[in-house]
Amino acid sequence: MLASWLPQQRWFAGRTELAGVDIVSRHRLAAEPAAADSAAPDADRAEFEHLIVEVPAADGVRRYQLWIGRRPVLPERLTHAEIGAAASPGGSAVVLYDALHDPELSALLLRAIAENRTLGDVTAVHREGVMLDPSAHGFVVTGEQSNTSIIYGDSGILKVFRRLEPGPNPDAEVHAALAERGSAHSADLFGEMTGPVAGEPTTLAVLTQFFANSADGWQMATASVRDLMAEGDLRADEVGGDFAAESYRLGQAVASVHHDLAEAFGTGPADEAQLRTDVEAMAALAASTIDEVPELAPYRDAVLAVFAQATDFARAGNTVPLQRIHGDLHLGQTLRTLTGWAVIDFEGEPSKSLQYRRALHSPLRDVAGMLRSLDYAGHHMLAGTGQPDAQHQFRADEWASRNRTAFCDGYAAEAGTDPRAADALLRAFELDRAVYEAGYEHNYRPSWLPIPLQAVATLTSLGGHHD
Ligand SMILES: Nc1ncnc2c1ncn2[C@@H]1O[C@H](COP(=O)(O)OP(=O)(O)O)[C@@H](O)[C@H]1O
Ligand SMILES: O=P(O)(O)O[C@H]1O[C@H](CO)[C@@H](O[C@H]2O[C@H](CO)[C@@H](O)[C@H](O)[C@H]2O)[C@H](O)[C@H]1O
Repeated sequence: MLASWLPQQRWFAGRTELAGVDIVSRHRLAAEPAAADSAAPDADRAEFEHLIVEVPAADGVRRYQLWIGRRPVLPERLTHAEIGAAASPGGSAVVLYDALHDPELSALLLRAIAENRTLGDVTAVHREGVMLDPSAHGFVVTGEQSNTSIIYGDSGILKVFRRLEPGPNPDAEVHAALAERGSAHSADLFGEMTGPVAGEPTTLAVLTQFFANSADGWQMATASVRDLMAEGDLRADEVGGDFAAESYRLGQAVASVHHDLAEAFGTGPADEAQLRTDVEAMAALAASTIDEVPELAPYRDAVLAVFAQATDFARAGNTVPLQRIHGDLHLGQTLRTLTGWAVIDFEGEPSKSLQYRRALHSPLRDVAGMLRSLDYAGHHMLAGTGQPDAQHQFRADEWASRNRTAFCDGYAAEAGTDPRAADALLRAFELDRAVYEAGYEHNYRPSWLPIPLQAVATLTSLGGHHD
């Protein structure tokens, strides 16, 4: 049953068909004493199990965390989470379902964190001084997610990691480090759930501050672009929805997070050999993507030339400071809260190993990710429209240029160094991202492919520069 249910889940990164699922850890949760207000007769009460399963993958095995509920009858509010019919150990018919959608389980998880309890082999702890309301009801975040997050309002948002790699999850350790430093640009850390995976203590879930009434960075930026496109004859700095001041503040916020990460996890200079290894890895990834995406073929030599210039940058004796970074930064990983910008989801790039995501990298990689995202926001309305008219193309280019510049200005003001000064390196990191995006769009959103393609053309043209 799990073999057919798992591939249907958005957070499942594996094959479309599974030959089998290996349950490597299984703990039934003791039935909680019926809550005072529970009217449910015992026969209708749920039983919960915590499972860690392994599935075959090209690179070995992949591990996933499941919280399974078992009820004789599934109430209407849980039918969307149904996995399938089964028999209980006593032989009676039951229905299995994804219990993270069950308020009874989500309340139990929050109580366990609030009371520093264990659930099976899961250890739940809250951070000293954090006040949680154990009676808060949780509801699952809708929309595209790589994991499953449960919102408890003032008691936070619990991100339950679905795909597990043994060891600490960067999302938890980075939130902890930024909370220790009182960062104004990340959610406070409220608590964690950990347990053994392949014999290693592993982060299973992280409870962080929930920013109510916040707006997603991508939504805010694209609203500004729509405003500009609707105004037709006004310039990007004339329309009411001008985003540049927000881009500037976003640059400051990212620089501030980088400063705190460097303090928390240390820094190290990349010597020429390490930088060359980094650049060679980017060139190899780019070459394989170019093989996959026919529209990239004309740029092969120019792409590799840009990476070669990045190596020259190090050879010229320029130091390249390395530190912990976000690793998967784009506007969808930012929230505009009532007090300013916050960066979320510090798991890092999903396709990279845990070791890579916890290593030190150039912060210019994050800057490049945001520059790419601002370029996407500026041009997203042209996607799928064929050959855009000159006016719309001009407005899209103008919005992207204005906001990329504002972002870098804000970053430079906060960091004290301008990311554009290391142009050869920043260009290489942005090109690395743009080529990756061309592969992503080729596979998932072909009508959006022109956006990264245009970026590859600009970044490889001799006149290409960072605006
Ligand atoms: N601290 C927070 N406050 C408010 N909303 C949040 C917070 N963290 C995440 N979210 C919301 O939950 C969504 C998923 O969070 P994210 O960390 O990106 O999960 P995933 O890695 O599973 O995609 C985000 O797009 C955002 O809308
Ligand atoms: O959602 P993930 O963090 O796993 O990232 C994948 O999906 C992203 C789209 O949701 C994709 O991001 C690209 O498109 C965004 C607009 O939809 C844009 O803001 C990003 O800059 C651009 O990279 C990402 O590439 C992909 O890995």
